[in-house]
Amino acid sequence: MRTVSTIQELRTALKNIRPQKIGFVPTMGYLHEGHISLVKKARETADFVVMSIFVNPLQFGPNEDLDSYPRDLERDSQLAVEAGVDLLFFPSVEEMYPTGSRTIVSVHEITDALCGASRPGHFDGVATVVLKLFNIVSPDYAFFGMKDAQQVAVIMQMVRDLNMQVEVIPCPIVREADGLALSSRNVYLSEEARTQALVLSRALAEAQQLLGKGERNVAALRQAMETVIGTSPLAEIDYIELRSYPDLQLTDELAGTCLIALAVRFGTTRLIDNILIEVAKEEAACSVR
Ligand SMILES: Nc1ncnc2c1ncn2[C@@H]1O[C@H](COP(=O)(O)OP(=O)(O)OP(=O)(O)O)[C@@H](O)[C@H]1O
Ligand SMILES: CC(C)(CO)[C@@H](O)C(=O)[O-]
Ligand code: BAL
Repeated sequence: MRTVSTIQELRTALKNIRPQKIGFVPTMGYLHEGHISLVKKARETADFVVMSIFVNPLQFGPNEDLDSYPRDLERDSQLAVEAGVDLLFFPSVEEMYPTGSRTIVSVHEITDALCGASRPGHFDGVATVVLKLFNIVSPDYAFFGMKDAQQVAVIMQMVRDLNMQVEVIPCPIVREADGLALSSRNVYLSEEARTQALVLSRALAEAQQLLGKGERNVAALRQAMETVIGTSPLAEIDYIELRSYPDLQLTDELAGTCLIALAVRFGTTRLIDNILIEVAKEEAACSVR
């Protein structure tokens, strides 16, 4: 695996290698099995895998964890080699946003709710950096985790709207054995918070179970999820949302492809999780996608 930190080096490397199909895995680093699952999928789909590690300042709000976000390039490089990454792009902030940069990409409407509402400007930062990375890497395929389901919807919308020639491939959420979705931010959790963080996946399981019994009412499902999260004294609900997917429309009764998503704070650590579910009209006919 080669590591490059400038756009010029990356473009020269790709020009020399001339891979047939490039698979791209954008990340913010501090790699875990969730990231590795994206690389595995990229290896199966493409013949050359590029990963980027860039903690993108543009997608962090003023009071968020940009400075404390975990970083460990040495460890990440080792994990990336083992996973089969061919080229690692590790740019500086100045390389990505040289003085004088003035363009922001904004995807409208589907960014108004969920994480977009809790983190104003977040998806402008995501869309801008992902568009830039796509322009730099020119991938045939790009792999994103469904843990960030709204992000996947936003990137797919941007790719469609801007006629970009990349296929976005959503990949399933990887979880710990006890159900907690893997996240780089899990390292912030105290032992107590780590145990209580199981309320996220439990609340989703509760909603899924109720849907299986025929419950379709959004208020009732939300209430049931709130009750599960309420069993954790440390948990503070940021949002619980049940919406159509990928257009993220509000509804009173669930039907069709639906996203059940939540964000919960444990002190300063904010965790997200979701399930994407195919809701049939008939009782007990729901399936997780
Ligand atoms: N548990 C997971 N399963 C599958 N994909 C994941 C998982 N966690 C992260 N990803 C995906 O990895 C890519 C890079 O994400 P990122 O580097 O922000 O990791 P992260 O663990 O989500 O970090 P954080 O939760 O702190 O935002 C994204 O497409 C994200 O959806
Ligand atoms: C897609 C991404 C790498 C853009 O910074 C980031 O939002 C992430 O890690 O999910
Ligand atoms: N995985 C999404 C990146 C962020 O939380 O900023």
